[in-house]
Amino acid sequence: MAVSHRLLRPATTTIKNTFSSLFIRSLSSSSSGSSLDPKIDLEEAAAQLGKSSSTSTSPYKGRNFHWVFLGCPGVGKGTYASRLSSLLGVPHIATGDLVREELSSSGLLSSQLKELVNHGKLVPDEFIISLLSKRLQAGKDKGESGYILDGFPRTVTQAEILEGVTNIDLVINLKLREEALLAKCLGRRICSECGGNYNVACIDIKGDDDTPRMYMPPLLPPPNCESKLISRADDTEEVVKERLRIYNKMTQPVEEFYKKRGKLLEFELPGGIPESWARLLRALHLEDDKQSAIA
Ligand SMILES: Nc1ncnc2c1ncn2[C@@H]1O[C@H](COP(=O)(O)OP(=O)(O)O)[C@@H](O)[C@H]1O
Repeated sequence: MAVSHRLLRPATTTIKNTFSSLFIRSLSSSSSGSSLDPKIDLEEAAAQLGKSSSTSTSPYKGRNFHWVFLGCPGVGKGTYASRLSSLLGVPHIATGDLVREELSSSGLLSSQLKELVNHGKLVPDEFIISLLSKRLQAGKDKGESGYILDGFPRTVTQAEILEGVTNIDLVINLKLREEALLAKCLGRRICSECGGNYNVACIDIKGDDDTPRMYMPPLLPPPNCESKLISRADDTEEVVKERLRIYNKMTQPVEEFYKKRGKLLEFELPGGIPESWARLLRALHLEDDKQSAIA
């Protein structure tokens, strides 16, 4: 697979400085003219981001959440991160979505990025960091405070850089039995019109003496989306297996990184969304009076 050497800059480059300078630049070059001085200390820049200027009506308003979702491809990071985002009134930032937005542009690098993504490879750290810095800056301009990161960090380098500019309060590591992960990725569908996420897989894994049955019904679309469903190009069996291999090699060490810091909450998904959502809320000591509506 020929991918431009420019994209695969050796990880030995001081990516920390790249992120720091990008981070400051993205904070000081906003179209609305950030009040931040470009020479501002990074910690202060990160603190500015974290200031609770949330205008949400969330019952958790004012509590700053800097959370991360970890988990294998197809485990449901986006499903639960978006629900928590609605409940807590903080933005859900999915780096996979940022990458796909970049792929849909006709940017110089989009064809090379597509090669990487469609083969299940990770995008180079500095590129993903540039995308995330821009998104954080846009959020700051809109008065967002706090965030739930989904899909970042995905390497120890990314985790170290993130730790250098802000404090992550909690890392939720979603886990699901391997045999269910592949079926969920292959069953994933997106409505090409409204962007809604669905899953046509019906997962029913028999239990045995020490593991309960795993039943996850399909998450079917409404009638007006049924004829518009598409799959992601990287959700083929071959690419999903490569993504799982890369996750185990590159992202499992990130779990260790946060476990050592006492910030990792391991959460084994027990089944479908209603059951898992209720149990996740209990694990997070959160209440959700709209529980049935959101789930
Ligand atoms: N933090 C990241 N670092 C590098 N590449 C990333 C990152 N986040 C997303 N990507 C790229 O975008 C693709 C899709 O990401 P995502 O939608 O999160 O997929 P998954 O279902 O595998 O978690 C990844 O396979 C990878 O190529």
